[in-house]
Amino acid sequence: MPEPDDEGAGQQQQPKAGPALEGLVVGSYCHDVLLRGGRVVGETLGGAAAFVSNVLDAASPPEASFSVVSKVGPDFAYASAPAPARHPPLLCPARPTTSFHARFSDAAASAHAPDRQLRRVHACDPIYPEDLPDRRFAYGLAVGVAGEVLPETLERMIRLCRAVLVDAQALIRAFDAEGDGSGAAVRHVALEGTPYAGLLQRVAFLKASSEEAPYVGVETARRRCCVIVTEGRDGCRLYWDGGEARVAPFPAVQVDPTGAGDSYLAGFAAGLLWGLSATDAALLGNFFGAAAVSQVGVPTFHPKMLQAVKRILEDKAMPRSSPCINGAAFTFQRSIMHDELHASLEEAARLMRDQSPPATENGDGILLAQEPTSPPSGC
Ligand SMILES: Nc1ncnc2c1ncn2[C@@H]1O[C@H](COP(=O)(O)OP(=O)(O)OP(=O)(O)O)[C@@H](O)[C@H]1O
Ligand SMILES: O[C@H]1[C@H](O)[C@@H](O)[C@H](O)[C@@H](O)[C@H]1O
Repeated sequence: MPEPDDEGAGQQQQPKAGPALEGLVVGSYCHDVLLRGGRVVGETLGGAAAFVSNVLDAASPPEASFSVVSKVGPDFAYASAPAPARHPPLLCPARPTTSFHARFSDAAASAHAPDRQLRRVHACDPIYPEDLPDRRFAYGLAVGVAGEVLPETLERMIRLCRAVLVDAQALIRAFDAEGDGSGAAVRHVALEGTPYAGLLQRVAFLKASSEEAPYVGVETARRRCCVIVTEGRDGCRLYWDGGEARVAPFPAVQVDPTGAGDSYLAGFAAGLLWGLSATDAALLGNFFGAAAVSQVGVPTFHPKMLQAVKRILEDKAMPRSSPCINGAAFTFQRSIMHDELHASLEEAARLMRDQSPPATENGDGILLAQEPTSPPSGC
């Protein structure tokens, strides 16, 4: 596992230590326009940083905090939404807010096929290394959506943060602009051919969706860091050097898949903060991924559900005096209480579903209604 780097190696002034369990989230908020059959069916706040902040605010242990470095333009429409209001973005006066058009197909998506075609319509400024606060963090989340986390920015994150978790979408997206004003099609490039590849061995966790995994090259990447592949309604798999684990999903009625991966990564990070092993923390990732797909845009969590989750974590998690994100090494294997943790979280998920109005095919902004998934037993 990566050792925290001494920034400047004694030549420059050392960044000051921040609060013991402070995190650093880097990636821009954006505008998401959701289209189905050529019709706009939703306009929402997006950007991995928005989904991530939403989950970290909800599920981090009480002593943990985090800062967000995000950029938006003067047209940003969601400054008073909960996540940006609590974690305000940097304003770029000369650039519009990053925006995406997501075209959903009417065909039901499989867990491994793209469920939507994305176009990047506007791109705000990148996030530069000097935009990051000059202090040390317990952990960092690199969660770009439009190439805004530059290689040099990721490198500075690695220097500032004890453990860095990266969403592959921040590293492998390429944008092919078309002259007709409809924006740039989003495609993927092989991670190995990017300047980010050389940084992988200093990253703790790299998360990719099953669509992105072939571009990451799981077998090569797992020798450098722990790789997590999310598999939509099938849950996720973790691959580390010398082991792997499958982690069962939670049932969900999917109405909008946007932000599932982001919410997963934040849930996973929160699990580590509570002192869980990586495979157990992945349960919390699956839990928040399932919660994200059950609502359009950045989800609102029912307070009773959140109380239940916190009670479970207080009860089940390791003493946080030595949370693994703050320690020298991570534990990857599932613990003996893994299945019990899954069952308790499933109860909490039921609380959320019982409080939500039933999804209807023609309801407001419903995009992709699916049958609830039953988690396969065992891992
Ligand atoms: N239909 C579903 N039912 C239950 N859980 C789901 C469903 N879809 C996603 N999840 C949960 O969310 C996690 C992330 O989903 P997914 O693999 O689709 O990520 P993604 O493709 O990166 O998402 P996005 O790009 O839409 O944010 C999954 O590993 C799973 O735990
Ligand atoms: O808001 C969404 C979300 O953050 C997704 O994870 C990302 O894939 C999209 O590009 C973005 O528009």
